Amino acid sequence: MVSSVPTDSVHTTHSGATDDYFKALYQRDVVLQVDQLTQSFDQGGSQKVILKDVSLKIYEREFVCVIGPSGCGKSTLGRIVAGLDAYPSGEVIVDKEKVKGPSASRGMVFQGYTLFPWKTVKENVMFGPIMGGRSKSSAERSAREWLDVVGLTKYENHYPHQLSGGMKQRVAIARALVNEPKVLIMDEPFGALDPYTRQKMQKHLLDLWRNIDITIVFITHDMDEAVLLSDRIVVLKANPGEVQEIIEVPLARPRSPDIVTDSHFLQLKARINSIVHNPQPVIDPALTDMPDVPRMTPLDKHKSVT
Ligand SMILES: Nc1ncnc2c1ncn2[C@@H]1O[C@H](COP(=O)(O)OP(=O)(O)OP(=O)(O)O)[C@@H](O)[C@H]1O
Repeated sequence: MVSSVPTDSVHTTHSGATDDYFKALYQRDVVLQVDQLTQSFDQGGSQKVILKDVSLKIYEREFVCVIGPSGCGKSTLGRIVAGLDAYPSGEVIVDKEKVKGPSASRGMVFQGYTLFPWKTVKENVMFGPIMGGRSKSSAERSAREWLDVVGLTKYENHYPHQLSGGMKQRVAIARALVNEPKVLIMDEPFGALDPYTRQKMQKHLLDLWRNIDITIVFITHDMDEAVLLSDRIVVLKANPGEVQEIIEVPLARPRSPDIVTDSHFLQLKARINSIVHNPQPVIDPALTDMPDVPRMTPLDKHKSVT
């Protein structure tokens, strides 16, 4: 069944099981609106269109994942919404204000650990509030509160290099949330973590999201992660990056990581997989001309090469 959601040019599918959940979701205020967004970059002397006419609406307290083939422009979209990159045409509005640069209303967590290595965990989290003009004691109070929420109180005086990958990402999340953003943009935040830590972090993030008034835009390559976390999944196609489909995830919440073996979960994942991997040109220039690798070391006479 196709929903009557105001999705502009996008196609939304629906399951009857969670009609009420989605009806209520679409009654909420739109917190992030992207209209006809186009972005191009200079590549080899000519302008290459990376995102073309991307339009979408994301509602308050929604959890949206963005997936699509490598190079389709997921990070480009995230950076624009975060206000890190300018965009030549279209409009991006967050909390009723046009995005013109970074703002405390938009937090960002990246895959690479972007903590300041010379600051302690607590000082990293205090950074935003202090930059926002808060006093040291007030920033410290908030930092401690958020470190408690992400379970890192005991590590407040540690430096980033003393933490595991999962802990660093918890600090990065606390550092973003301490500014009380309306929207949290997460670009492959768990991509570098081992599967066990990643699963723990996914559960922790869902717990945080359930208990905080925040909208999350989460960029990932991982289908399991997208289906586990999302209310809706925005599938981008490549060359140029356009919204291919927006898919509702009609799975009851709260969800635990065990849901990945549920038959509804598997059906949905298979469907999304087929949409994402629908044959389409590969645009990542690094993937187009993979060279034939010449033999680089002398052949061992005991080894056969096929
Ligand atoms: N500042 C820039 N200048 C030139 N080209 C850029 C710039 N930023 C991104 N690109 C190009 O835009 C395209 C999309 O990049 P982007 O990182 O947004 O894709 P992605 O979907 O996030 O990829 P991946 O899934 O591999 O992380 C790529 O071809 C990339 O090389």
